[in-house]
Amino acid sequence: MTQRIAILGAGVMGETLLSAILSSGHPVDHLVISERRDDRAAELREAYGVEVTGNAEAAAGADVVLLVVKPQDVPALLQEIAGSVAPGTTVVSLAAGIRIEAIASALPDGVAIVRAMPNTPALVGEGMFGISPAPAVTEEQLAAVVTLLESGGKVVVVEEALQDAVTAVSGSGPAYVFYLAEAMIAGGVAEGLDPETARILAQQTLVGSAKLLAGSEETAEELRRRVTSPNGTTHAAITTFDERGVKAGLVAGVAAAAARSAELSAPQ
Ligand SMILES: NC(=O)C1=CN([C@@H]2O[C@H](COP(=O)(O)OP(=O)(O)OC[C@H]3O[C@@H](n4cnc5c(N)ncnc54)[C@H](O)[C@@H]3O)[C@@H](O)[C@H]2O)C=CC1
Ligand SMILES: O=C(O)[C@@H]1CCC=N1
Repeated sequence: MTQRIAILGAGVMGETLLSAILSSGHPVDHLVISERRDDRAAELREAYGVEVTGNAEAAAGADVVLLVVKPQDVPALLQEIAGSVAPGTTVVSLAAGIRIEAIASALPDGVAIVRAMPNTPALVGEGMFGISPAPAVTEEQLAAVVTLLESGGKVVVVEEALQDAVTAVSGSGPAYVFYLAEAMIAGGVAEGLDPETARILAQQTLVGSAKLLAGSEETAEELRRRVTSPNGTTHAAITTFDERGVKAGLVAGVAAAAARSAELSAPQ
């Protein structure tokens, strides 16, 4: 039986999920969205032919409810839908730092809660979702959520205690890659390339390297070694990175992101 999906909050990530779920073949008449901004709601109704209703109505009729509002808007949204979500409904929260316990305490017993950390490459169908089910979520409910989110990328299931680590690696991770791109482009320009040529060289190098890594049995370290000729150019670059503590700095950055995630998700 085709599940009825409700997307509550249709900003950037909400539209990304809407578009991905519809592209995967989910019928538009089994999907509803709610959105606080009327102009935004009208825009999406027009673009996707999707039904728009209020939060409570959308949640009441759904098998799976996706919460895609900013973390600070989650408590009010939960209050709004608490009386409408039927036991047996699956509620998936994509809000950074909002704990399963906080969602469970705001909703009726018997609601299956899943916490998910997305990332922005979901915009192009290459997202990474780290998801954590509450203990009462059944295999069947979890499998349905995995299938749903796989329309926007890859999904891994982790214990909730590891959500800070997931946030630090894949949630914030696209920013680290863009940071690397910024540095490669700046370095290329400093060597005399025009900015557009430097951008194309860096961009395609990142795309190609990512595809090579994703499609290879080799580790990242092994793939790096293959590029590195003895005493050649890559060796000169990596030696400089190591001397400047670049890898150690990145590892410390991931730790700082995880620590900040833990702070942000601490019970209030
Ligand atoms: N790891 C990452 O890089 C990303 C994480 N996220 C997560 O996804 C969530 C949504 O983020 P974005 O889509 O970027 O935010 P956004 O601000 O673009 O969209 C949120 C939407 O929710 C609507 N909204 C707020 N309160 C509402 C309510 N009570 N009822 C109905 N609609 C309401 C807003 O009008 C807005 O359109 C966040 O919680 C964020 O943590 C999103 C994008 C990337
Ligand atoms: O920077 C942040 O706090 C959020 C969480 C992961 C990505 N963006």
